[in-house]
Amino acid sequence: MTKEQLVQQIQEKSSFLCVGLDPDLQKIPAHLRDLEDPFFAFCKAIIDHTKDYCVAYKPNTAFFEARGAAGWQSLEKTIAYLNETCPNHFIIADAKRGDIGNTATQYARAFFEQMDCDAVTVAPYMGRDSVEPFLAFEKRFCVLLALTSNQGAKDFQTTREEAPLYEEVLTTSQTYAHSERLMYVVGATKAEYLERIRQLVPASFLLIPGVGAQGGKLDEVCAAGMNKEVGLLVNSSRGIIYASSAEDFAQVAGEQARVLQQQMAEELKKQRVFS
Ligand SMILES: O=c1ccn([C@@H]2O[C@H](COP(=O)(O)O)[C@@H](O)[C@H]2O)c(=O)[nH]1
Repeated sequence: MTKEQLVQQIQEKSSFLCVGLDPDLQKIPAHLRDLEDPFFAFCKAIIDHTKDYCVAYKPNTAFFEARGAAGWQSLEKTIAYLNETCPNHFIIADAKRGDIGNTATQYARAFFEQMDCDAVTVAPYMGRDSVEPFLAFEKRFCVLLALTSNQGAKDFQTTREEAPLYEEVLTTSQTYAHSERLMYVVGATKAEYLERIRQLVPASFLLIPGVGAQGGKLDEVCAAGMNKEVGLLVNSSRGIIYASSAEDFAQVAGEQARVLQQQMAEELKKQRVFS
């Protein structure tokens, strides 16, 4: 998918919601646990009930990998189902990869060729040659961790007063080949940094996790982070997918996604993005 196509989807749906798919055997409804592929059954039901309200899905590979080969199969099936039933949704493999160039190429092939994802999250610590292999794939995006939502972000990302590490990630990565296909992870819990981030990367899309369960606020993110093409994909995982653990979990997830979509539609009006 291109950036223009993503913006068009956002405009058509008045939504920049990304639904996070983080299936956890302890948390999924009890009636699914004994099925042959409980993770796929869970994700499929969530997708069926939320797809009208979101423009993106973000399966976090850790939750699938934790179940070994069976989990990886569930991940492949989930992404194949997304490509089949939601061809206009943006699919982000949240895998947080990062390695030397020839290894990075294999990661990129896994997520772009084998699984046909639109984007993969990458830790930028190893620098240019660890990121460029992801950018070599046409119409695919690399989402670099810039300023993460967790407490520990302060240990490295914001320690230096002058040119903190997250700023260096933003500015240096703009010199990488095909940098227009870079997006950045910025936690919703770090909304106070968004004004500065927009000065450094005015046109880039930001993937914003941390609303809902982690306490980030949608209105604060929108006020400081939106650009004229929206430029935001706001993720919610637990707040949507575990809103109910009863048999109606998927309907309740759909309702939560609808509530967020409506708040997003209001924000788009408030910020006069498409008017
Ligand atoms: O800085 C980051 C980077 C990634 N994540 C991931 O996003 C979701 C958030 O889940 P919630 O349940 O909505 O809190 C999850 O997959 C994280 O691993 C993040 O939270 N912060």
